[in-house]
Amino acid sequence: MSKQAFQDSYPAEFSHCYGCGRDNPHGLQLKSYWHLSADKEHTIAHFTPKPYHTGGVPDNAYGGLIASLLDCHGTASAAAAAYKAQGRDMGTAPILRFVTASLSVDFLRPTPMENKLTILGEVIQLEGRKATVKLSLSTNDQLCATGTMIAVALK
Ligand SMILES: CCCCCCCC/C=C\CCCCCCCC(=O)SCCNC(=O)CCNC(=O)[C@H](O)C(C)(C)COP(=O)(O)OP(=O)(O)OC[C@H]1O[C@@H](n2cnc3c(N)ncnc32)[C@H](O)[C@@H]1OP(=O)(O)O
Repeated sequence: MSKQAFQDSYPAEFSHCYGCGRDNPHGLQLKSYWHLSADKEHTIAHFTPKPYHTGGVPDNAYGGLIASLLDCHGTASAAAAAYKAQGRDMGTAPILRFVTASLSVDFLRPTPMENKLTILGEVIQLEGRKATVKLSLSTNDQLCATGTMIAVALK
């Protein structure tokens, strides 16, 4: 299985995303990978917040940051799963790219700032152009947020 980040397979014109574009120096530059855990194929990404990613109090991460991380990991996971379902390597033509149609986030507890965050994704359904992705964000083995995304492949 490729160790290349999903986002590193995006063509240059799709690499300016605030959340995951490798060519956006002001962005989060999130990178997502396949990850086998408990016999399930998940996707995984890590992110360590910077002090300026805080919310109302310095100890905790901004909720919009958490939503952004789930957002970019979710669309990348949808694309990876769609390529896999077609038996193709990511980035091969024709290009498959997903955008977020809907994203719901449940913030379960404050997310501490000082540790690496782990974002997991699982594509639970691929149907036509639509992917449903279950998402979570945790740190120190504590689940801080969960999300559900509907991602739609661009025509
Ligand atoms: C920033 C803009 C991106 C531009 C594209 C550049 C390419 C990027 C690629 C790679 C770079 C990586 C970037 C990662 C980005 C991170 C994630 C984001 O932040 S994305 C930005 C926020 N999202 C949007 O701006 C989408 C805005 N919405 C739309 O463009 C359309 O509404 C779209 C494409 C989502 C659907 O429009 P339709 O006309 O193509 O298709 P229809 O027929 O409406 O939907 C297709 C299926 O999806 C369902 N669907 C659509 N919206 C749904 C919803 N909200 N909830 C549930 N299902 C929905 C429909 O019911 C339909 O399902 P049935 O085939 O009938 O079963």
